[in-house]
Amino acid sequence: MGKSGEKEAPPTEPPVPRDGGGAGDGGGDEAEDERSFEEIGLDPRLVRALSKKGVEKPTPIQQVAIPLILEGKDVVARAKTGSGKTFAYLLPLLQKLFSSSGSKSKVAPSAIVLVPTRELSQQVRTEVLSLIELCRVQLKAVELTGGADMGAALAGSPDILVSTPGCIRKCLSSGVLQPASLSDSLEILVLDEADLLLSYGYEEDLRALKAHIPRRCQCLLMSATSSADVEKLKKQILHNPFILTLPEVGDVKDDIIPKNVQQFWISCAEHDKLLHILALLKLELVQKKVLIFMNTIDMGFRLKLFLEKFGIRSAVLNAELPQNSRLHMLEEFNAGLFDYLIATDDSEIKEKAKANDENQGQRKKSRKHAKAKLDSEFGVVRGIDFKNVHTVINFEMPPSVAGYIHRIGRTGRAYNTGSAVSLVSPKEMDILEEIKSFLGEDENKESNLVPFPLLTKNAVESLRYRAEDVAKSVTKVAIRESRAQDLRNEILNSEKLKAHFEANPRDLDLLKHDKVLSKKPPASHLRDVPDYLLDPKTQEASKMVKLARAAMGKCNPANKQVTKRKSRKSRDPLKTFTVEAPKRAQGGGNKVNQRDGDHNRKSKKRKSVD
Ligand SMILES: Nc1ncnc2c1ncn2[C@@H]1O[C@H](COP(=O)(O)OP(=O)(O)OP(=O)(O)O)[C@@H](O)[C@H]1O
Repeated sequence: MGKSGEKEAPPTEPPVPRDGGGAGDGGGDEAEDERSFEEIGLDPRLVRALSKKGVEKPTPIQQVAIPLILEGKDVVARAKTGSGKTFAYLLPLLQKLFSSSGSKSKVAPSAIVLVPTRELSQQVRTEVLSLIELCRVQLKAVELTGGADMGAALAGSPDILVSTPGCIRKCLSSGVLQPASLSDSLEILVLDEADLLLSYGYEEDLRALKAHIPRRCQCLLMSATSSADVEKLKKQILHNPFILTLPEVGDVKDDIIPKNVQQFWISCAEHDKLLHILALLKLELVQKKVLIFMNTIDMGFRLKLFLEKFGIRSAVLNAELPQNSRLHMLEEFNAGLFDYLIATDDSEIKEKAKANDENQGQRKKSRKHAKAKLDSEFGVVRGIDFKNVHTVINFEMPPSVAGYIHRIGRTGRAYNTGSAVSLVSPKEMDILEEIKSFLGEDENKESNLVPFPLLTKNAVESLRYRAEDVAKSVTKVAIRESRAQDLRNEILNSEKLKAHFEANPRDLDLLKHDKVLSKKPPASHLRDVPDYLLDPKTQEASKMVKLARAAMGKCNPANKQVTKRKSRKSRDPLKTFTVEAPKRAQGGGNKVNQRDGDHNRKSKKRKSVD
């Protein structure tokens, strides 16, 4: 493990969930199998803080990772997107610092969390700050962003540093962070979204940092996928770690398909996509909040302007915007200040689409390709925890299966459920077929990706005239002007945001990003859909969606999930994964049966945590 005094110790028994007596598939009472945060050894202050956040019970990756980390083990956690990896490392990290804080005067941080992007760095720091505040403990966490103020950020000796490897290296080489002090103080290093760290070009930076990581430092590596990059990092930085992983390495599908997401598609002509999305949103046939994916920024603004005319406000999140604006937009959306976010990642997607077209034949042959591509796609949204997104809409299909999986993984996170609706034009049928085949559809098997049942032809046609009329008014010039105007606004705002947030880090409601860009307000006949336009089936569907929303507001998402999870017990990757004990301890990196805790006897055996 790299921690002095532990090297020769016998392997610590991994945490053993209470045995419900079943074999792990079907039948047994799940409640009995699940351990609470208290039972896995979490500090009561953290348990109370989580409860205030509505988090009542640990996800499976947390059940296993937290006790191991508390014991000081190096851990590699590979769990699918949305499975709760952030708390899996953050909670024990904080708990360890609770007891060590104030023990000696340090000039460098005790814990460093490395992430690949600034968005993620801010997301993690916000989570840390909120836990510290709720626990009422004296810990200081800062985010290093690489600007001229790095020295100021490090003044006052923060306990926790969240940053990218590039920034840390800059600090070390400029002397803002003294290498010797770091070696002296560092107790925990986390590599979050590790699968992206190398693909984002941080290899050199990590190598530079490695020289200053003391041997006793506990290292944790979190990743949504297993890849050659993750393996490389594991070998470079960690020491004989416990490996917590999802079912069957190589079983690509089980590994990455979000199981809490119902998947639908709607067939429509390319030129009817605006009409269809209008029907979905205006007739309230999908649950809010909604994240809409496009392949180009222009198309994103086209949709924004189009929806505005019908009184539907949205914001366009894209790589072109200044970073402060992007971060603030994400915060506002997460805080529920607006319901519709359009996300684009155009240049990257275009390039990949081109490459994909060229490789299409090859791609069909290899499903593994999809998994490999997960690592490099969707930089703007990858790893971002969009809170409470109930629906993901693919206005345009992504160029690859991997892109699709990433997009739909923005909903149905942790114990929540969600839906994904894809608008598919004839020329996108190929990718739809590819996705279906990846999901495992064949003649004998029920499909996971089915036609959307709530949108009738009548409902669509009732809006056609208005939609086509408005769509014509959203010209290329209007799009270009709006896009430029939005960018100008955001650049101006970005400076204000920076200054303001330095002074008021918790203030969200400063500048709205879903502001109307068109010069005229929406006409009232477009804003309100008269009842006579709606057929009874659509009215019924809309009512159902509203009722479901009301019900969701009332019930605890964690409780709600219990029923659902029972029926999926054997397949749910949130519930089933393996633990591989350190090689020395286990005699060769064997997987551990967690259910009966008998990891010495039953090596190399898959287990069910529940
Ligand atoms: N035990 C829990 N109960 C309920 N919600 C939880 C729990 N743990 C985490 N969450 C919530 O689930 C969401 C997803 O968690 P998180 O971002 O940690 O997932 P992740 O595994 O890191 O995903 P990704 O790989 O996409 O970054 C977050 O909003 C988080 O607050």
